[in-house]
Amino acid sequence: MSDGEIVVSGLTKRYKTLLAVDGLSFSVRPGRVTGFLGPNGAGKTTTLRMLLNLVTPTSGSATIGGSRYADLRDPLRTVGAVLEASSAHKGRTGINHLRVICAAAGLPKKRADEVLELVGLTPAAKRKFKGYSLGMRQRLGIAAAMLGDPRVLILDEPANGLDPEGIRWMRGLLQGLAREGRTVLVSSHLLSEMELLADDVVIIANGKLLRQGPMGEVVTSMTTTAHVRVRTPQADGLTAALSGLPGATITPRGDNTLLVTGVEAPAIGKAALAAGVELHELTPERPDLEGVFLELTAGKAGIR
Ligand SMILES: Nc1ncnc2c1ncn2[C@@H]1O[C@H](COP(=O)(O)OP(=O)(O)OP(=O)(O)O)[C@@H](O)[C@H]1O
Repeated sequence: MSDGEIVVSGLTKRYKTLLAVDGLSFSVRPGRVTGFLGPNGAGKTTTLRMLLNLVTPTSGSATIGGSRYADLRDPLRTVGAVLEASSAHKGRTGINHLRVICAAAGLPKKRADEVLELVGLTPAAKRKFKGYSLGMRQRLGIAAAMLGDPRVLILDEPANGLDPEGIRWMRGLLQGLAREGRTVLVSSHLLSEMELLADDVVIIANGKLLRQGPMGEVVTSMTTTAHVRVRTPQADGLTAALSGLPGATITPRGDNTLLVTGVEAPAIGKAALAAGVELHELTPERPDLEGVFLELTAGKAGIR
């Protein structure tokens, strides 16, 4: 049985003169939630659509468990996808919407009840779709994606339209599904949410890969934004003392504050002590995902 790994290799999509996706390669492991991040127009949706055989690549390949989507023997039982807020027949109830899909896909009717329960929509099962909020539509979309009990879940911006409680619920659901061994790939521009949700991260801009790897490693690998904040009433004295340390870069920030990169806090404290400089603050500040993302994608966002 395939392990549900997603492998994207040299994937490229050209629309006339625009390279929406440009030689993109990355992999997504089972048993983990992977965040797929990039600024607007980066190529996330186009990539996911190529994975699902909804857009034909110009070149390169995208496989799920070693097969292209088009070659999967039983796609509904292998991959569940939510690409945009679910649409359904407006006058149909949530449960009937799911039962129709079950009937068409040859799945037992009881799966409709099970997945509604999974996404917490059982109380709204008999309400008509037109009365569903955006958040409820997102939940229904996930329910539909889970009908075939797939090993791989692909979601494009699933947190859109959810309130904070809904976002927390979604996080629990997706992390739980990953813990069961499923592959969960989630695109988003909600960085703070991604940092709480994802184990691994793939960051793209202008259709190209910028970084991939475990969330913690990607964040800490961006050492250029890691710095130590130092506050001292003797800024000149400290600057002189630190200038002797190899690799130290000092940026005055006003208000008696210096940002120091290239040296760790203990070395700064030691140099200050030796020079008789008084310190009021010595704080190592690591970049968060937001800092990494902004640094990586600087100038690459926006309409192309
Ligand atoms: N069918 C198409 N024809 C022409 N250009 C397209 C088409 N689909 C997407 N594009 C362009 O390809 C680029 C990538 O779009 P895509 O929707 O994949 O980005 P995205 O990362 O999902 O962005 P967003 O976060 O805004 O949804 C954009 O410049 C977009 O305008």
